[in-house]
Amino acid sequence: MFGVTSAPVVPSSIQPGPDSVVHLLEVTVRRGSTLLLDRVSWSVDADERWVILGPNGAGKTTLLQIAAANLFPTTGRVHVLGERLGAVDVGDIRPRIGLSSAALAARVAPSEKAVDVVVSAGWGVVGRWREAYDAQDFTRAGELLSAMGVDHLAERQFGTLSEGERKRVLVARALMSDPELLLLDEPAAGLDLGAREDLLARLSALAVDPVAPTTILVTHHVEEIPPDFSHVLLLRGGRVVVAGPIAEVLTAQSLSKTFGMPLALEQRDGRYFAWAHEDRPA
Ligand SMILES: Nc1ncnc2c1ncn2[C@@H]1O[C@H](COP(=O)(O)OP(=O)(O)OP(=O)(O)O)[C@@H](O)[C@H]1O
Repeated sequence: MFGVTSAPVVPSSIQPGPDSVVHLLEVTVRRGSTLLLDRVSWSVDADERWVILGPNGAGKTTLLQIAAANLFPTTGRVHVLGERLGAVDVGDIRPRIGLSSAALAARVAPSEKAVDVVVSAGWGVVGRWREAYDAQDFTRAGELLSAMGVDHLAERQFGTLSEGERKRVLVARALMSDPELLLLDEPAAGLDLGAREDLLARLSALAVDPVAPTTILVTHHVEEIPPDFSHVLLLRGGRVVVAGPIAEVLTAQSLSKTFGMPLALEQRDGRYFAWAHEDRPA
């Protein structure tokens, strides 16, 4: 009828389900003429542990920032922890999310003590000021530092820690508020082999912990996928190449498409290894 508008009918399959933690429908992020994300649809359920994998500039951090409720899409619909972005105060959602990223690390004052970097997450602030913390807060911060193997560094200044030690302190911080959703942006970047393997073992232990939060981890490297992570989303040029259970969708073919070159892929003991295929054109 002329002049009458009605809301589009949305089939139930594209609505977030009861266990949905992150749900994106046809999400586009545009800056000027650049499409950072191009019609991304994706659903993460509570018991899943996801890896977002793709080359430099694929849009991985942009996607993670949407899941963190730090960024709104240009078009499309986003639900995080059951709330629709744009329809609720993001200040209600963010305390339920733990985030570790290089951008956050850059905001920590070098003089801040490691334990304060962790405990201040309880107030959602970076850097202790005059917030009131009780003994329980410090006990929990100590336990989390211990779980990440850096409790002996609790009193050390953040700026004096090695890259690997900082990453582990930041993961402890991300867990401090007992989040329902844990977001880790390149947690293993810049780590030496031993530190990387140690961190992956800790993340793997978290992945199988039934009370651990839903986790999404961003990386460039299949070697950095912790064992026991369940799902992967491959991203290239802002578009999803494929998304689903790792065992089903992470193949030499999908990886080659994602990185735009022929790649071989091997799986051993729950880990993945990739290298340029010998048929690679000169
Ligand atoms: N404000 C902006 N204006 C224009 N382009 C932008 C803007 N912000 C980001 N981009 C571009 O969007 C693309 C996606 O950026 P994003 O940081 O999400 O990629 P990424 O996959 O995390 O990359 P990397 O692996 O290199 O960290 C990049 O090409 C980046 O240059």
